[in-house]
Amino acid sequence: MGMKAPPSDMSGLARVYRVGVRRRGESGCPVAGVCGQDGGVTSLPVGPFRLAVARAAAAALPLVGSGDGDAVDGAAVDALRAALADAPVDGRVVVGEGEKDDAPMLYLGERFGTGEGPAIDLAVDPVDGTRLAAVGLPGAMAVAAVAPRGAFCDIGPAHYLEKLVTWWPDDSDASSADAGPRDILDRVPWLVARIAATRGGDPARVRVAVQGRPRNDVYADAARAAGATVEEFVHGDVERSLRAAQRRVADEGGAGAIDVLVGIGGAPEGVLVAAGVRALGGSMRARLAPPVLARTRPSRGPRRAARRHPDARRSLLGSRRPRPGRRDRPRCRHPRRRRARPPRRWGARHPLDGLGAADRLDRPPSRVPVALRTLDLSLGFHRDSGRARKARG
Ligand SMILES: O=P(O)(O)OC[C@H]1O[C@](O)(COP(=O)(O)O)[C@@H](O)[C@@H]1O
Repeated sequence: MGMKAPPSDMSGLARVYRVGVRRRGESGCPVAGVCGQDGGVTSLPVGPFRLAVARAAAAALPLVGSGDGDAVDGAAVDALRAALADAPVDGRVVVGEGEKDDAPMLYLGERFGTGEGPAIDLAVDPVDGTRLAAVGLPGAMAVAAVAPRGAFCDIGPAHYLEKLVTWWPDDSDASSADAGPRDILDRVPWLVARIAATRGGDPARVRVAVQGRPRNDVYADAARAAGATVEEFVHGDVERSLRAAQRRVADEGGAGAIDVLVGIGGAPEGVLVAAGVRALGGSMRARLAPPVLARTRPSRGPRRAARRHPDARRSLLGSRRPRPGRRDRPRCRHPRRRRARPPRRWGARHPLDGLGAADRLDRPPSRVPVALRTLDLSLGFHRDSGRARKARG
């Protein structure tokens, strides 16, 4: 496979390293996660993880633009695994990303390190935005977060998460009269109005990023109806979420600024983002989404835009895995039969509404104890409620 020169903008990959070392936020926790379960700060050896993530990014770099996503992922995973082998910890991988994508990965439960030293858990995505990197587009990053054993939220079998990330503080647990709606979808116009008020009342100056998937159309519509500028993207919600979490970036305005990221995206990525939000500041709400929402192709907007990009034609746009048996099914060429197939719509106000109980990992958003889950994730700690565990089975 022919190799292309890496694009000049490698800021996505480089940023990985900075995320791993940054110290900010009220309790001064680095992303590498040294918060104890009680919220106190314990000391973990952060250096080896910083190095491992930097090595993963460096190993993937020569393959950027190669068109081979598996090679990008594979190189990053190998480098990460080799670098972690000597870490002076008793390490365990608790959040990976490969299962969702059938990609080269560090597997869940994989142990690493010398076995001596503190017991720690690792959440990792060797490359988020593999296909972006494969076709030489910016926005991909290697990212990892570590925390003491048992501290991360247990996402169980979930692949998808409904999430909202913003630099706007979330006061919903305070007794503030203006805490805003708890529901993620309802919160979009509320946030747009609040942020717009700080910018001369012009909602068009509020930028909302939504991953372009049919399941996310409802969030994009809500943001547009509120007057916000919507940026639809194809891949890489970690990088965009971390941008949305940082007020400084939002205040800079310009093309890179994002105020809010909202929609249903990867659950492992969501845990990593939660750790990032914890360290960088900002706020996050999230709720597990049912697997029935998985594997939808990019919605028409970004797909059309991406088609215009010569490198993006195939690798970026196809669904990650063909649905079982799909290719074997004979294609219907009869025009009337084709027309008769109704367009796939969720039909309800919210993509999680109207699903059968068996598909659901959660209750409809209006009745769900959102704050509980939100708190679990935004702290990056495992504080699963009995109700949540029951809902997951
Ligand atoms: O493409 P899907 O199945 O809708 O999943 C969304 C997830 O995929 C990504 O776009 C890319 O993930 P990977 O490149 O790590 O496979 C994530 O940023 C996002 O959370």
